[in-house]
Amino acid sequence: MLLLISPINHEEALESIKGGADIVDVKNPKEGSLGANFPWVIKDIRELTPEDKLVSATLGDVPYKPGTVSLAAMGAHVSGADYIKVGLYGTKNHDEAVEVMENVVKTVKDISPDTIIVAAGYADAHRVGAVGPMEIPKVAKDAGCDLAMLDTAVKDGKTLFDFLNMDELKEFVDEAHSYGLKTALAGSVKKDQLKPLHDIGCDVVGIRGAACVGGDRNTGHIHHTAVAELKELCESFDN
Ligand SMILES: O=C[C@H](O)COP(=O)(O)O
Repeated sequence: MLLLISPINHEEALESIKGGADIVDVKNPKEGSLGANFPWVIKDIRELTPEDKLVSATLGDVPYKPGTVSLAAMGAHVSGADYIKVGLYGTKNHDEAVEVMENVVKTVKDISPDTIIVAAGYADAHRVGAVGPMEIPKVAKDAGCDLAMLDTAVKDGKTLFDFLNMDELKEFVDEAHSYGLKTALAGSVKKDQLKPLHDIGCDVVGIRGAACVGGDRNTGHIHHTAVAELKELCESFDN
């Protein structure tokens, strides 16, 4: 299981890399759960990250505006992102979500077929009126994405597991795998929750809070020792 860590700036990206993150996920928590950061931050982090490591960029908790989101996807691509995450926040159902994602796929894959496109839904979608979490694997498949992901929309201390039980999470992973897609799971995941995610076949775990000093994604800062501990655990399951 790969470890995706979400830094907000140059210093946190260096800490993430030093700790052994597999994917460096540029984010701006001030703008929401999957808040987008600025092009120059993504470019800087791509430049400081070793070439063999993926840099991810999130486009934000996006509205149902396929044109706007496609243009944002182009911005992430030209800034150097290898992995583009789209938070399906304003899309209320399968068809709206597919319309956004297929245009992102077209925008990016026409010029860069190897860039990884991630359809990210929310385990607590009902709290914000977004497309339901169990619909995300089919959305990702129908739109031609590479990964189906879940996070939480509201960062209020509740975790992924407060909204979906292990059977539901396994169903999510199994359905995505049956379409040939990879999966990523996130949402205030703590270190003792890594093993259950690994055991259901999750491909990528996404973390910010648990990689921060004090465990707070907003007031804390990512520290390499916390990242290294998470990385060591992920590796121990695979051995
Ligand atoms: O993509 C993953 C997120 O950054 C997870 O953040 P969190 O662990 O603070 O919920």
